[in-house]
Amino acid sequence: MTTSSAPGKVYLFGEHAVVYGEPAVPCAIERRARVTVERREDERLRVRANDLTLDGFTVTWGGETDTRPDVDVPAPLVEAATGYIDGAIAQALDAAGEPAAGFDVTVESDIPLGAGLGSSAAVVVAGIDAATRELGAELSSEELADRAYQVEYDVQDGQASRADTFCSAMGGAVRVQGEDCRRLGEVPTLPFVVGYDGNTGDTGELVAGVRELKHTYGFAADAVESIGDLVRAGEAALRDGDVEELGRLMDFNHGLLSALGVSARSLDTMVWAAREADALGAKLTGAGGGGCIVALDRTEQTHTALEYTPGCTDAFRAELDTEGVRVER
Ligand SMILES: Nc1ncnc2c1ncn2[C@@H]1O[C@H](COP(=O)(O)OP(=O)(O)OP(=O)(O)O)[C@@H](O)[C@H]1O
Ligand SMILES: C[C@@](O)(CCO)CC(=O)[O-]
Ligand SMILES: [Mg+2]
Repeated sequence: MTTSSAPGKVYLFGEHAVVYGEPAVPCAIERRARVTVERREDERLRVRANDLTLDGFTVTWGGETDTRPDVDVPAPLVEAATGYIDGAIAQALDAAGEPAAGFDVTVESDIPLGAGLGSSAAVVVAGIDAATRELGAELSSEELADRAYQVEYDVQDGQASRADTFCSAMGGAVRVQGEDCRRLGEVPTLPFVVGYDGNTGDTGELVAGVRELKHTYGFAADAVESIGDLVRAGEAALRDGDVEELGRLMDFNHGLLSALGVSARSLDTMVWAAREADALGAKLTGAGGGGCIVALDRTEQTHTALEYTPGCTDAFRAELDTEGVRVER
């Protein structure tokens, strides 16, 4: 039996535009998905999934006798969850050079699901690591990130960046542009506060929506490029340790994401609550459509304001996690 864990993330800036080759800066946060993998006698997969926002469910599928999942929860939820786990196991089998093997998989996660904090990347990265180790092999963090990206790419219908998976595998603050993925060395202390509306957004659908807008309107394509420009300005601010400037750029980034149609009333409400509480800046994080915002605030004011904001179901401080994927036992 092997357990590995990997962190979720917030985007300081650059989500969505990163899918089209612009740079992005995601930062790993101290909220993890833990995946436990145990080899089975047969070739089936049995998954027990538990999440903050889910009561949990168990599903068994695959093998020679029966390929249909056997479950008691709504089909879309199962398809979503099985896609990531299936992909992670397939990558591990390939990495270990094993043609087939069955596993019992348990997922425990403190990352709200589908909320912009990279739960999918964390589950995939931890899943590949645990399953590969269970098969007696071991991958570098870079190889893990690469294989996890392949899984996100498939599940998101060929529209994914390497940002979430690289960040989850490596930890810390990272910069991703196309295939160029690197960890940022020294970054100033980033006082992240997260607000969560209890909702989810479908990453694949939201990415497809931006792609459509970009094809239809030149100015939507310009907005995507502008996000790239502000990320480059943000990199300079990071080097200078200018946290106030980072905040202003986050505000700008939210405006552009909103123009690209990926915000939501609940996200805008939390962003404005943070701004009115004198946060240095605030924006949605991840795919959007519902889920989380991230603000920068050295004081307790944003946290308190979010706790009293209608529609915000959870507010918490998020510390940068400098550690990426790790084996737990
Ligand atoms: N605890 C979990 N157990 C099983 N599957 C999970 C768990 N957490 C996440 N997942 C998988 O990840 C999917 C959510 O991924 P999605 O990319 O839509 O959102 P996210 O990664 O949380 O946010 P974003 O990509 O915007 O940062 C779920 O539908 C499920 O398939
Ligand atoms: C929206 C997106 O940019 C981030 C989702 O967390 C999609 C991706 O990078 O694959
Ligand atoms: Mg995701």
